[in-house]
Amino acid sequence: MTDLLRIAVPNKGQLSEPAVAMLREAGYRQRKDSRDLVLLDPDNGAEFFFLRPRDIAVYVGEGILNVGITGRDMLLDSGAPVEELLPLGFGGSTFRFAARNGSSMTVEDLAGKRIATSYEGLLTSYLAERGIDARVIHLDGAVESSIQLGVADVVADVVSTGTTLRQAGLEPFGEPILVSEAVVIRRKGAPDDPKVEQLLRRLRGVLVARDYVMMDYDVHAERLEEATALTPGMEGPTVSPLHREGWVAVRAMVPRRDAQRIMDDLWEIGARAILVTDIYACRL
Ligand SMILES: Nc1ncnc2c1ncn2[C@@H]1O[C@H](COP(=O)(O)OP(=O)(O)OP(=O)(O)O)[C@@H](O)[C@H]1O
Ligand SMILES: O=P(O)(O)OC[C@H]1O[C@H](OP(=O)(O)OP(=O)(O)O)[C@H](O)[C@@H]1O
Ligand SMILES: [Mg+2]
Repeated sequence: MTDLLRIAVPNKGQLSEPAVAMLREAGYRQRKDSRDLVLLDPDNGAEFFFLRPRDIAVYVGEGILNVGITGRDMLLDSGAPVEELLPLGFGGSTFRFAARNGSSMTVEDLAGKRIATSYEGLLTSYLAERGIDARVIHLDGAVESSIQLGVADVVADVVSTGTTLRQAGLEPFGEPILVSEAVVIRRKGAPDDPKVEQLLRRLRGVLVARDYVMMDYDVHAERLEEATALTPGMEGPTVSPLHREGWVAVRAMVPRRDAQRIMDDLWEIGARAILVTDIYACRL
């Protein structure tokens, strides 16, 4: 049992469901009851610990758990000795300053202001790096209300769609302090571990299966160069002979978002029987 990979997964919040969905797609057993705190997956040599996203960097930094999934903003805020291994493409957000609509604040106006945030570590290091002397007010959540309620002049908070800011009558200003998404983390300087490598390969496989589709088509051999320029694939497309004089069959992975345009372009150069299928799983 000692060589199980111990993985921290957010138990609540914005990252919890997408993290669980991704692990499930990668073939791991996942909890069915959102109150489960630990889940053993002996077939895959893994044990999952469901923890608050904010605490995950602490457990991983202490070396208690091998790897974890959390937000880049949370890992930097924690100051824990952890490093990012793989961005996961969900939980995307920016960490930004905001103030009342029409206040036309800039970063130069921050000195002497009260700034409310749940990410005190991120904010204080930003201010310290720029030598800005401001008062940091730590709040646990719903930070956007603090200006209306008179406890702060400015907020530094997570912005995704911007809806929460708008509803609170606030507008962002300045460049984003940080661009964040969900990431896999491990303790800084941890030795290479084949079990971690296997987890990352599985997760990369999920990312590719989400972002790419498989495209098959038939084309006249004379147009093959043009066709393969449209579908270069990962390491070059597979080209097989067709039981029809002068024609070949081609198979290549293409980015999902470009699939329809590529099909149109292939049609224009005479390709036919163009098929697109989902990739269920892969290792590249
Ligand atoms: N609206 C959002 N869209 C996408 N990602 C978000 C959003 N809000 C937060 N995040 C990201 O999700 C991660 C965890 O934030 P979350 O809000 O779930 O935790 P929390 O605020 O500690 O928990 P809770 O909101 O349950 O108190 C952070 O990395 C953050 O950047
Ligand atoms: O830009 P938006 O799409 O509106 O999303 C951003 C909001 O989402 C998160 O709030 P959450 O629901 O986690 O509540 P919290 O403030 O209590 O953390 C975050 O803290 C922002 O308030
Ligand atoms: Mg939140």
